[in-house]
Amino acid sequence: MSNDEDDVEWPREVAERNQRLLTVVSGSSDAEENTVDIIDPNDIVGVNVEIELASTGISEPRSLTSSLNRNDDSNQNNEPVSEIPVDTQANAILSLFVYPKPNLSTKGYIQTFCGAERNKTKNSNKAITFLEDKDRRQDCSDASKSSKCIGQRYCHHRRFTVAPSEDLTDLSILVNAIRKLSQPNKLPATSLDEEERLLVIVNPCSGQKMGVSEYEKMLLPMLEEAGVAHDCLITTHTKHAEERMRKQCTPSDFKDVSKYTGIVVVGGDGTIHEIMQGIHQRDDRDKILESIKLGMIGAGTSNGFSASLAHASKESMSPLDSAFVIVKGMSSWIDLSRYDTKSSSYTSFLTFSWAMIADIDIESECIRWAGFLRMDIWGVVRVLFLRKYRAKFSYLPPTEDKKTVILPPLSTPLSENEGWVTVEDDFVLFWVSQVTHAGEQMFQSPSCKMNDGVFQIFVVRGNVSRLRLALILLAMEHGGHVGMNGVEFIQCSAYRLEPITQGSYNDLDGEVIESGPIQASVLPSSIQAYSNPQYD
Ligand SMILES: Nc1ncnc2c1ncn2[C@@H]1O[C@H](COP(=O)(O)OP(=O)(O)OP(=O)(O)O)[C@@H](O)[C@H]1O
Repeated sequence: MSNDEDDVEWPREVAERNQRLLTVVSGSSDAEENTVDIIDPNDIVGVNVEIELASTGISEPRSLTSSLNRNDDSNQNNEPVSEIPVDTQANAILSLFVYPKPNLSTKGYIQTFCGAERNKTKNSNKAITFLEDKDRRQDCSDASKSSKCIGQRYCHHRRFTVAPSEDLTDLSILVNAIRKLSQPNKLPATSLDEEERLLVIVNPCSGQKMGVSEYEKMLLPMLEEAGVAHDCLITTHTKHAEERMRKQCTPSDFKDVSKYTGIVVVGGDGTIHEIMQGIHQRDDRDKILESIKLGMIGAGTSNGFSASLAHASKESMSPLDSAFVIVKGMSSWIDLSRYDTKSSSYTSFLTFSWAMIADIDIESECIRWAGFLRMDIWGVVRVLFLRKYRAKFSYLPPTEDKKTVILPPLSTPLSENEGWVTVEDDFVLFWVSQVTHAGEQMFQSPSCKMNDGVFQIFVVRGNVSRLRLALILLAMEHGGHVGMNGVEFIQCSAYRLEPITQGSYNDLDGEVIESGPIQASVLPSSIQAYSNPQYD
């Protein structure tokens, strides 16, 4: 069997479907082979090998556990480091950490053979025979049945005993091949500086206060299975995450954020907002945004960012699914935006709202105990006591080149000659999105793409009736409001909003910021997020 994928003779249907599955067979090469398992390498997050001496009959692994993971720089070939004499036979227990989706398609596969019959099957080149350890597999299946199936993916780890062999070369090749198949885009780190290391920021107070347990029970084991190194910060106070983004000046400080591959939040959108503002205050913010990846395990009240990433990736919205995408290292560029108020500036990743949605979001803080229902409850109040706000609204329609628009100061009038469109009207709802979801139950901007370089502005003007408004809000959970009478979507690459009627809030990513006039421009594809977009 060759390490080089190009040398593998793929069955024709595999090449056609570009689909690669591992088939595990039991029995030796001269006995009849039974397919005992089919595993999609895309579902594997890590591989582990334990070695035990066959002749000793010792069931406990002897001093040798080789974690054949992604960043094992000390062992470039991923060969298990053996202390076993060459002439001693050993059993290898191969663990595959697998998180599949149900309904695995079985069309097309790689048959992978290895092991004791190596010499006999050498001519067949790709030669490794598994002896399945039925007891262990049974144990594992039972465990997976009892394991909590969260979201679409579920934990279904496998353990197999590989046939005894005189040396571990074939096993090493097999493990290396599985690793390569499960991480097709992963380049090996060339130095310790480049080693993948995540900063995990856990907010213990987000949402239902499940952040720490989500981290300990779900993310931490998966990171260990995948061999992804990380540091963890459990926030102790408001703005702690923002403070952590500040430049670390002395070697005795914590590691500077620029040294991490990614930042993963176990919490809500407010924690990411803090991280963005912390980075925004740094001189080297563009460099950091360019080099770091952002991920989120939704443990907050709304979790709009993780819902949007899951939607773009066609994964289900659950902590386990989000952790899977992060641990696999899948990422893609997404847009951010820059906001200016009279005296401040911000980097935004989610939404801006003014008028009704801002009122609901901010005023419902007093019924936070109601969880995500607080938005529904306050929505009813706001429909009954309908408010309209007058504003001057200017926007710049998007252009093909997707360039960042450099905005003049807020006090400078915008010119029609430069393409700006200006209207003055009464608004009931004014909601700017760069993502599809502002919360798990808020599919407010279905046509948003995470990196299309445009704002989608969802507007409802002042002439809407209460009934129609209620229907619009009810339909929004599933995106049914698109196309309804009274709903408008305006696309633009930059805009300015100058409220004439006072009283509403400027709500950026779910947080209140300075009120009054505000303007923003899209920062196209300016950070990578852990996601796997599957746009049609
Ligand atoms: N240890 C802590 N004690 C009190 N507050 C904290 C602590 N750590 C962080 N915070 C604050 O908690 C606030 C809310 O956090 P977060 O946004 O993650 O949760 P959420 O509001 O429930 O979720 P969402 O924003 O998705 O609705 C943040 O603004 C943050 O400043």
